[in-house]
Amino acid sequence: MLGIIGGTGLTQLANLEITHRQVGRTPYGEPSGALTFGRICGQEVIFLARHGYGYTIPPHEVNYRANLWALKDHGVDRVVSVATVGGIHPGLIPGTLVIPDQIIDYTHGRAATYFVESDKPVIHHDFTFPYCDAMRAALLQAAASAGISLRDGGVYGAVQGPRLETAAEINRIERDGADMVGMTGMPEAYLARELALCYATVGAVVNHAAGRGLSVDGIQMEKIQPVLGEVMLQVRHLLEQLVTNDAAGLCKF
Ligand SMILES: CSC[C@H]1O[C@H](OP(=O)(O)O)[C@H](O)[C@@H]1O
Ligand code: HPA
Repeated sequence: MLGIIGGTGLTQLANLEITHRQVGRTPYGEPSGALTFGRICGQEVIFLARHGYGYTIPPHEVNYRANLWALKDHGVDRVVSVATVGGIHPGLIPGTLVIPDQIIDYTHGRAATYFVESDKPVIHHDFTFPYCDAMRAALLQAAASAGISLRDGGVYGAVQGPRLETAAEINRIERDGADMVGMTGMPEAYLARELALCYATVGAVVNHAAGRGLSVDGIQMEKIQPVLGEVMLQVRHLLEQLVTNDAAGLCKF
């Protein structure tokens, strides 16, 4: 079953016919909220709002382990994560949708593995390609079917937050090779790998990263809001096409 993790601007899915909600308890504590079970275009999905349904949990306090564990525990085997990002690459202007293919992790102090010291033997998971190819391909196919323009590939720089970056930090992150910046991409993607979930991210560019674009007064949430509204409409449409293609057997998971 498909699990959808919604981020900023996607605390609920307007096109989800809700059947029920269930609190998902896990050995790692409480997820960000109850799991929302429902159907999109007749297909069963589970939705979870990463920052809570009231948008109360900041990125560094999200219980990423509990979120992914709860989804898996309820039958999810593939996950679309929706994440808003700041655009660094000149092609990633506000309003763009992008399917990243790589990650650089700048986060720290987050619970970033299910393994504990007493686990023997020590396991090192391959993470060369951090996103699931099949899910990336399914998202790109859905965009093509629905006529939604979507950029294929890009490096997601995962920062700690909750503050936004300085212009110099963005310059450094760009030199490192990142094309976009967000605060939630890690450890979410890696934990999905440990749980063998087929996971990919839809990045929604909602602002120019700090010091980029024409803005002289920095990054203002009031300016982000209208872009968020527009871009999340596209995301909902994309998700509808994704589940429709999945039901028609067009996705090779
Ligand atoms: C300027 S909004 C910052 C906030 O939005 C992103 O959240 P998400 O990835 O869940 O959409 C970013 O990572 C920050 O948490
Ligand atoms: O500019 C940003 N930086 C970090 N996270 C973000 N999430 C949306 N925009 C941004």
